[in-house]
Formats: sequence, C-alpha cells, structure tokens
Amino acid sequence: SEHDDFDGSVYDYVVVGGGISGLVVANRLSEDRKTTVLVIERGYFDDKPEATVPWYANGLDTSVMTRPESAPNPELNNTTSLVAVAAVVGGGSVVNGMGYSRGSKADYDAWEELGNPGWGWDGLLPYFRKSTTFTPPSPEVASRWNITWDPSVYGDGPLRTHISDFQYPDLAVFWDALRHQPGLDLPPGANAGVGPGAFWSPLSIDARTMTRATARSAYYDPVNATRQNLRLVTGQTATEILFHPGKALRTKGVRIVSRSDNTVRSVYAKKDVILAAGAIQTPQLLQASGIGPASVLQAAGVKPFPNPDTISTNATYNATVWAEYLAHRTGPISTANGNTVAYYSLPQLHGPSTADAAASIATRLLAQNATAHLPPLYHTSPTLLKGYLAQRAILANRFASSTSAITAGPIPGNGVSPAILLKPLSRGTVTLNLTKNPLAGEGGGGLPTVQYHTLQNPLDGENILSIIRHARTFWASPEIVSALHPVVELSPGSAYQTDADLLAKLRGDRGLFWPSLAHPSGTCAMMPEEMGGCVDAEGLRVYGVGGLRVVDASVMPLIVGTALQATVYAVAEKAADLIRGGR
Ligand SMILES: Cc1cc2nc3c(=O)[nH]c(=O)nc-3n(C[C@H](O)[C@H](O)[C@H](O)COP(=O)(O)OP(=O)(O)OC[C@H]3O[C@@H](n4cnc5c(N)ncnc54)[C@H](O)[C@@H]3O)c2cc1C
Repeated sequence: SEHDDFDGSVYDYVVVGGGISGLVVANRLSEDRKTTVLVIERGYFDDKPEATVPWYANGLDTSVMTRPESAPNPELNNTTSLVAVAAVVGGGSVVNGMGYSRGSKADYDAWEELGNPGWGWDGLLPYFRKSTTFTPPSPEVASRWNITWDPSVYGDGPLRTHISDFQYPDLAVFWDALRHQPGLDLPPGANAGVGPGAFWSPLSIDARTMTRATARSAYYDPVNATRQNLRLVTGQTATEILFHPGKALRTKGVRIVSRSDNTVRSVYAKKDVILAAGAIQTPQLLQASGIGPASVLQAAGVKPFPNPDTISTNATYNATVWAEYLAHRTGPISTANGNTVAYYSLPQLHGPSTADAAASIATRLLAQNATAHLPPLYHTSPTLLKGYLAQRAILANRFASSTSAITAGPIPGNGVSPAILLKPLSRGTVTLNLTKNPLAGEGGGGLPTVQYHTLQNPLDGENILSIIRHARTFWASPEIVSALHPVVELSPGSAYQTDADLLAKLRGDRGLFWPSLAHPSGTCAMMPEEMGGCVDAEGLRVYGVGGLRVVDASVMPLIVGTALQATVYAVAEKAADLIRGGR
C-alpha cells in the first residue's frame, strides 16, 4: 500500500494530529529543509462542497467527525450528549463555524497570571499577526454598513480572514438595537485585545476564492509539493507513545494503526513527539501510554461551553442564490454565520442598575467550598485544587470587572440566537474508556470517556439564567420590535420564567441545552507542575517526560472568552518558535 514504506521510519519530529495546531507546527518546523517532519492524521482529505463552501458552516458535517457520546451527566438528569470531534485533514478548521475571533487582553493575561510568562496578550499578539491576513469588504459595503476594523492586528500570514460583502439585511436592525444597549461598548475594531463590546468580526474565508480558509489550505497545500522533508499520512490513528528503555522517561516514537486494514506500524522521532490530536484525544493518548497520573490523569478537565438554545434549522437556500455563488462568488452562500458579535461582561449583562449582582457572584464564588462543586479527582489532588483556586481568583476578578466576556451573542442572519456561557466554573474530565480498547474497531475507534459535569457549580446555573434573561431583553428591544415585529421565542419558550422552571428545562432537554459547543480545552493545561499543570510554559513539554510536547487546545490554562480557532493558530505558531529555539 502507499504506506508500506513508512513503517519503522525515523523523522526529527512526529506530529500526532493534522488539525489546526498540527499543520501549523508541521509547516513551521519544516521551513528548515534539513528538519524532517511526519504528520499522522486519523482522517482523510475532504474536498467536497461541505468542506469549502462557506454557507455549509451553518450546519454540521458529521461525515468527517468522530462523535462519541459523553458519559451520563449527573447534573443533567443523567442524560448524555454529543462530543463533536473533527476527524479530517485540517481538523476543526474544516467543520467549524468559521468565526475568527480573539479573546480580550484580560483573557490571555489570565494565562500569564497562572504562571506562564510570555503567554499574555502582548506575548501572543505577534503570533496572532503572524498567522493571519485580513481582507476587508469592498469600500461601498464598508461605508454602507459602517464596518470598521483595525488593520494593525493582522499580518500577511497564511490564514485568510475576511468580512464579506454579503450582510443579512436584518443586521441593520440588530445594530440599531446594539447601539442602544446600556453600557455596551462599540470598539472600532475586533481582535485587537480590547474588552467586551459589539464588533464586526471576520470569518476564516479566503476572499480570493470566497471559500473556507482552513489549516490545510493555509499551512499544508501551499508547501506540500515543494517540501520533501514534510510528510502527512492519512487514515492512521496513533494509539500509543513509545519510550526508550531506561529509568528516565523519554519518547522514542509512536505506534499507529491503519483505519482501512488495522495494520500496526511504528514510526520514530529523533527529537520530539508532538501531540496535536485536540483536547479530547490528546489526553486519551497520554493516558493510553501510561503517562503519570500525577501530571496528566489529574490534569484532565474539559471546560464546558453550554449553549442553552437551539441550533440552526438548516434552512435550505433556493437555486437562485446558489447560481449567484457559482457565477460570482457573492450572496448568502458566500458567507456563514454573519459578521456581528456582541460580547458582554457580567456587569454589562446585569446592567448599570443591578451591577452589584455581578459583584455578588464574585464574592459568593470566593466564599465557596471549592471541592463541594468539583469532580472527585480534585478531592484527592492538592496540586490540581491549587490550580483551580488560582483560576477561581482570576475568574472572580473578571466577573466583577468589565475586562472580559462572560457571553457572546452571535447574531447570524438565520434567526438563531444561542446563549453561550464563556466562563464556566464547573470542571469536566477526559479519562480512558476502560471498557473499550482504544485499539479496537476501525483503526483506533475507541474514544475516551468525557464527563462534562455541566452545572456542577450552581453559580454556572445563575450565570446561564442571566444570559438567557439578557437575550430575552435584547430581542424585546424597541428597535427590533418596531422594525421586525415582536420576536417569538421558540425555545425554551416564554412559558419558562422562574429560575426553577428554566433550570429544570435546561437540565432535562439535550436538544435545547448542550454541555459543550465543540470547544474543549484545558485537558493538558500549561501551568506550573505544582498547580496541577501538564506542560511547561517554556516549551509546552509534558512534565516528567523527555521529547514530548503538546501544542493543541489542550494546553489552554483557562478558556478564553470567545471561540477558539484564532487562539489555537496563534498558540501553535508560538509553540513552533519555542520548539525551533531548541528549548
Ligand atoms: C463543529 C465545530 C464548530 C466550531 N466552530 C468554531 C468557530 O466558529 N470558530 C472558532 O474559532 N472555533 C470553532 N470551533 C473550534 C475550533 O475548530 C477548535 O478549537 C480547533 O479546531 C482545535 O484545534 P486543535 O488543533 O486543538 O484540534 P483539531 O483541529 O480538532 O485537530 C485534531 C486532529 O487530530 C486528529 N487526531 C485525533 N486523534 C488522533 C490520533 N490518535 N491519531 C491521529 N490523528 C488524530 C483529528 O482527526 C484531528 O484532525 C469549532 C469546532 C467544531 C468541532
């Protein structure tokens, strides 16, 4: 087969996962033609329209995903839910909603406060720039819609981002309402690290072709033909990290299984094995390789991203708009969820008259008996608890200030208004599924057990209710009602008003309320080891193991107040620099 030649082969670096972080790191490391890099990817290349036409980002292409169910969640009436994980060359960038957004400065400065020098906003901005190019809309569209941006926060990097010329007409009404929101800022440009507010926010679209811009189109396709020192193999699942014999743990390579015929092969790394398998599968691979419970097993913790509203109904567009896209690359098919996002801090959510409600949440958070609202893992690990308490102090500070967002209101043109909690206090876990051999099935089909523990901390419930109530107020604002008629809430529905009724509905209805919006992170956190950290800040090296690094969304020590792809690109760019620096 085409893969016969690589069994037993040796590279400088073996990268596990050809998703966003894996392709960025592989590209940068192979810029030096003397450095050899192998990328192992579970999925395949996907060239169908769903992977390239922007409009499809409104739906979920599950044909290129693995979809484990979560464990039954005790706080959600023991119901399970989907864990959406990409399995395709390009990873999440091929299936995601294409929003390109960075958190506020305070979100990244929190990483630095957690003991990671150089990982605050100022340390990451060069990598945000290095990874992106921004193409503005046409001057006519920009002036008609009053679209503004800050060109200084983008560079001439591989990932193309764009605000398209097509804007849903109703957005004018929404912007009118946003301008009248008390206390909501309207900063001139998104992605500049400024605090919450309403923005014109780009999508990962390549304006030259009006197609989806992905880690593959940005970091792999342009260099594939010319770099003999870079190789990507598809349909191969890494199932185990291999170590040199001896007392000091040092990686030797990776064992992989072919999805098509279950052939087992081994490949070797002279320098490092680099894990980029994403925040669900990286911890699984570490655990399957028996890497120390003190650093990794205990550090497992997926942060939920609850979404107490319905998803897109997948309205089908008619033939005319498709014809327009095919002929001119314009119209609704040329864009996805739209380019307007409003971020609110907790005080802004509560409004000026009840701003002390936010301070009260912060005070009550700090007064909590932390272990009472955390999974058992934290009860027995003083280091893990120490890390959580440090995160908690930072979150209490952010709750009481207006420096970072607790919710984002994407306002797409398809009439769906998800209510999203960006700063969860509850902590989940990713652990090996002991009843399923990770080697079994279609080439390593076994997936780990994901326990979200959504709503384990009751303050998460309070914050979600505030977010829902705020969304109701927004949709009832006079600007919207007078222009668009009263908006009817389909889900959960106006019958649900009291805290108890709303919470009971959320706990029981998995179609309505999701524990995660496909943004797992923090499952192998970058923090000092004595705070339960998994990798160091100097080189993202796994504590206690030589030659092993993690570069994907697992390393985020605290989830940032927005969707993650922009941050994953920047973190991977910085990781590549640190690795090349030889540290
Ligand atoms: C449905 C969906 C919608 C999203 N919407 C948005 C959005 O609009 N905006 C935004 O900013 N972010 C969005 N995200 C999040 C964003 O795409 C992810 O945070 C990002 O892709 C994570 O990058 P990563 O490198 O950590 O992992 P991934 O991009 O997931 O890459 C991991 C890769 O590793 C491969 N892999 C896993 N295990 C193995 C193994 N054992 N062996 C070999 N290969 C393996 C996988 O197949 C995958 O290709 C969305 C994600 C999803 C799933």
